[in-house]
Amino acid sequence: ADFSGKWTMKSSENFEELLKALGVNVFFRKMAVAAASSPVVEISQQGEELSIKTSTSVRTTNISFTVGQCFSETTVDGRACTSFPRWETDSKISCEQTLQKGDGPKTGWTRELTNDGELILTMTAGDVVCTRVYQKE
Ligand SMILES: C=C1C2=C(C[C@@]1(C)C/C=C/C(C)=C/C(=O)O)C(C)(C)CCC2
Repeated sequence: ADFSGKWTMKSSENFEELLKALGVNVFFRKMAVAAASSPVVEISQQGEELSIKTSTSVRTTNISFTVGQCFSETTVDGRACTSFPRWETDSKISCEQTLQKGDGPKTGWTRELTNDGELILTMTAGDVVCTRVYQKE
């Protein structure tokens, strides 16, 4: 599957619940919910290598990784972690995260291309799953 393209978000659920599960205080939760309500995601993929730029008014994150290889990133609440992305299906990447220090709920994300060309991002913290659907611009 090729995730390349420019994506805008069509729907989001449980995003604030995700941040709450991670212990983000209400001030930063409200800021994040507002900022993350209209993200722009640009993905370039070359085979197993992906670069994902997620732009919001408050913070822009860039990650680059090779599926099957660990890399360093931050959890959605900004804590350094080691991530291990792997193909769960030929159109879905699952990534488990391990905090580099400290502890907290188990976190991870998945990104999946659907048959009708949408991109589904899930972010997990413990038993809370946030689901965000993107469509190609
Ligand atoms: C703006 C964000 C802010 C935070 C996280 C982030 C980065 C949330 C955005 C997530 C997106 C846009 C995910 C996606 O849809 O890929 C913090 C909690 C540190 C608080 C400051 C504002």
